Amino acid sequence: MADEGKDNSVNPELLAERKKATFDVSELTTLIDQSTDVTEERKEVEKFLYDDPNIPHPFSLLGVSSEEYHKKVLATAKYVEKKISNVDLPGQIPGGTPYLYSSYIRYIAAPSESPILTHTALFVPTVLTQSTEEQAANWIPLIDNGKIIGSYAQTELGHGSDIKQLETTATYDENTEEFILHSPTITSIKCWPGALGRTANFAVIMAQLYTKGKCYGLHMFMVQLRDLESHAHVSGVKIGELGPKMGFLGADNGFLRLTNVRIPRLNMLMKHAQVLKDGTYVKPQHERSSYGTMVYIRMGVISNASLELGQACTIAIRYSAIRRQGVLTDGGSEVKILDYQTQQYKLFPQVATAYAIYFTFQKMVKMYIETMNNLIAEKLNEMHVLSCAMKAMSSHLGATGAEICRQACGGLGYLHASRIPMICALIQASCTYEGDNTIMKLQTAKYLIKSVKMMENGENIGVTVQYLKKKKDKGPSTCMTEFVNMFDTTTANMILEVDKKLNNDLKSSENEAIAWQNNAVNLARCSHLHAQVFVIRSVHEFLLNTKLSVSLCQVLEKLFELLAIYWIQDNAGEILLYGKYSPKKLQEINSRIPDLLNVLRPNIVSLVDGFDFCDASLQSVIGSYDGRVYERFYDYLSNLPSNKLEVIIICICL
Ligand SMILES: Cc1cc2nc3c(=O)[nH]c(=O)nc-3n(C[C@H](O)[C@H](O)[C@H](O)COP(=O)(O)OP(=O)(O)OC[C@H]3O[C@@H](n4cnc5c(N)ncnc54)[C@H](O)[C@@H]3O)c2cc1C
Repeated sequence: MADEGKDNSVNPELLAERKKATFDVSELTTLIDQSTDVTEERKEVEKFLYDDPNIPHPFSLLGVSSEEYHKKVLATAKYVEKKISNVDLPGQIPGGTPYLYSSYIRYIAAPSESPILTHTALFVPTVLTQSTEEQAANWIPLIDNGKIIGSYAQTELGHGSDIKQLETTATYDENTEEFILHSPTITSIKCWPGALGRTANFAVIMAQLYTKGKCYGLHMFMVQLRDLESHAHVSGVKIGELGPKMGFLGADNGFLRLTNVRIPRLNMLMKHAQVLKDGTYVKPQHERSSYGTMVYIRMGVISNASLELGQACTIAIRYSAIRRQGVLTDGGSEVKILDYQTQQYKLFPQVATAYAIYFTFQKMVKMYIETMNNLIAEKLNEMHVLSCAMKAMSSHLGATGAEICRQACGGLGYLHASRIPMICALIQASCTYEGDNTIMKLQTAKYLIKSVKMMENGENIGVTVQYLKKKKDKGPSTCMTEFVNMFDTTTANMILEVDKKLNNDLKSSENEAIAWQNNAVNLARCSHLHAQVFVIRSVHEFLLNTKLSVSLCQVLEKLFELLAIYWIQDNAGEILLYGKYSPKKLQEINSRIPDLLNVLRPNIVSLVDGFDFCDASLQSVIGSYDGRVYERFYDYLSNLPSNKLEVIIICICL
């Protein structure tokens, strides 16, 4: 059962916590799902998937060999795909693949560890958005019926962040009307693509296109790697897996070396750029035609970071509501660790971060749909930059937040059985993949500096950088407007200062890149603040514009006030230096923390319940809905395969 023991045998400590809540949890869940219908549909999908004994319990995978792990998670992933494709579930795209942004994707059986994650999240969207209709008609049926399982191969051993330097070549041969794909050096070996190690039989490969002796830069090619029936390597393909890594145990990341592999001309993804039969290159109409796909994929990272952080918070808060440690008075009863102010200040801001980023993500989805419907170059560029800044900030805060949750659970948080180490490993990886966070921030900074120039020239600037016009704080009216102003003015002034320094350096440096280098730390910091401004503004607007009951609105207001203060503390240096706020002002703001923690304390268990993660999705012995931490932990120990052996063989040999 998904929520075993949900209605009975709940630990009385948690029952009491839930009774203290001042708002209706289901209203909060509806905000995430966006309608009660979706909540119902999601629950249907959960029941459909998790009440199935053919889906193995994750603990049965602990400690198995990498081959066995891959075999089991692949079998499960295929089973789930097949099961989904046989019924008409809501929120699907063709082929039974759950739509990336459907509100219940987070509940689908351990997707981030599936060898076909890259297929679903990268390969399929790329094929769908970068192919011509004719190409899609060829490939999509094979993808739909599970014949083609794909990887997305961009990164090489020698280059990841600086993709312009990728070395893999795709050279057009007019005589045979084929491209020849080749990895000319060891550093050109594709390295990291998911599903490549053992699973994929096709990959979208990013390679430098050569035709008529001229290089036209990076383009995408659909390349078969393994036989569709026997799974044998295609001639010229050397392929394998990367070995043990921190997380993504089942994701099957691999390497690939291509030696003069020939593919038909029409295997170049030609929706935008094309190579004609005679080798003539036709450039894309829009230079940034693949931005839409990149934005879409990065938004997936943002939503995952917030929901995975939400999972870590759910586990840590429930555990902290049960766990007792230490006494405050001689002979007094042991204290719930959730009642320690330090524990609250570790965890409550993480709950706030998870909700704030998720609600901001929902706003971004609307902006994205609008942008894609009206394809205006500047808007697409702004959306692209926003997705870079938000991706970097969300994955960074998700990773640091999950680590805080891990430490908040003491020793048990370090065990895989708590699930938090795996959550940490998953979010940490997202700081690197889909664009290393530093690179994302530096890209964002370029846009910020360009916006300053545009503003100075009297040109219109994007909606996400309007705060640049606000060098002075106009004064508070409510707590949240005060914080929005504080972030606006601090960020605007910091960007203007960095721009000034950059301009001076540009005049004195031998080249532009060196001037940017001299300011890179501050430029990256501006990007982080730019994303935080967007989130603080978004949650403020969310509270103003969403129809909420008074009771929920009051709790969310306090939650986001706490978040703003937490971020103000984090940016105190910039706020004093660039925002020109006084230390006294910061002191006054900090003094509000204890009151906020007290107001949130009775609601915090219900706040994490609001995410509505079912036990089967949390996969945690210490974080389940019923709060039976110690009983479940003892069961887990008793059922560990190694503990079932009466005598450990190795001990007899010693
Ligand atoms: C779990 C996981 C899954 C992945 N899946 C895929 C996949 O499916 N397909 C795929 O193609 N790739 C995949 N990747 C690869 C990933 O996209 C790259 O690792 C990433 O782009 C970083 O490139 P790199 O590893 O070469 O690091 P590098 O680019 O070498 O970066 C190393 C360090 O140098 C810094 N640095 C680099 N350049 C600069 C600069 N100009 N200025 C300042 N600092 C700089 C970076 O910030 C970083 O700290 C995956 C990676 C991981 C971890």
